[in-house]
Amino acid sequence: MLEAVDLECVRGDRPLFSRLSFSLKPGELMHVTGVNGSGKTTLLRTLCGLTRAHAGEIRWLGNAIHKLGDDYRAQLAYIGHANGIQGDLTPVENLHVATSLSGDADHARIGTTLERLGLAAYHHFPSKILSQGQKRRLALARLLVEHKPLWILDEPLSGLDVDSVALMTNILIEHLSQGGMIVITSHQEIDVDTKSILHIRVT
Ligand SMILES: Nc1ncnc2c1ncn2[C@@H]1O[C@H](COP(=O)(O)OP(=O)(O)OP(=O)(O)O)[C@@H](O)[C@H]1O
Repeated sequence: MLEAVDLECVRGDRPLFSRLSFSLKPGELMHVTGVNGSGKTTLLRTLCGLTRAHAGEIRWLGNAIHKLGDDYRAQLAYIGHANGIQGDLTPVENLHVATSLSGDADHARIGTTLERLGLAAYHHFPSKILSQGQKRRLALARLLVEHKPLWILDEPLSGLDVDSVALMTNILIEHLSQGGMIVITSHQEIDVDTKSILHIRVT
C-alpha cells in the first residue's frame, strides 16, 4: 500500500498543496487532476522520491520511502512527460536499455509487447522515425516488460489516438486486476471501474 500523510509541497517560494493525505491499495487507481501549474507533476515526482516534500511523509507498506531508498524505487515504474527514447536505437533496443536496470524485467516479452502496441512493423527502424503518438506508446511499453506493482504515470494518454487510449485503458485495467496500483494524471476521464478509482485534485 502507498500512503501519503499530511504532505506539503513548495516550489520556489510558492506553496502548491498542503495537508494532503491518501492511501492507495492494491487494485486501485488514483486519478490526480488540477489546472496547469497546480502541482500534479510535483506530486507524482514527490511520490517517486525524486522531489522532496516540504513536510509530511510518504509510506510504502508502512515504511517511509526515504528510509527504503532503492528498495522502494525498485517497486515502481515512473513515466513522466518526457518519453526518454533514444532516437538512434530501435524500439527493441530502447526497451532493453529502459529496463536494463530492472532485475525483474522480462525481455522475452519485448516482441509481443511491441506487437500489442502496434509497433511491430518498426522493429528494425531507429526510433526517431516514430510519430509522437508512437513514441508515447513505446515509452509506455516499458510497463509491460517490467513487473512493477506501482505505476506512476504523468499524462500517459497525451498524444494518443482513440484506439490507443482504449488499448492503454485496457492495460491499466489489467494491471489493477492483477493487484497493481496506479497514480495517474490525465486531463481526460479514465474509463476504469468506479470502485477502483480514487480522485484527488490539487489546487
Ligand atoms: N524546479 C522548479 N523551481 C521552481 N518552481 C517550479 C519548479 N518546477 C515546477 N515549478 C513550479 O511549480 C508549479 C507546479 O508545477 P507542476 O509541473 O507540478 O504543475 P502541473 O500541475 O503538473 O502542471 P501541468 O498541468 O501544466 O503539467 C508551477 O507553477 C511551476 O512553475
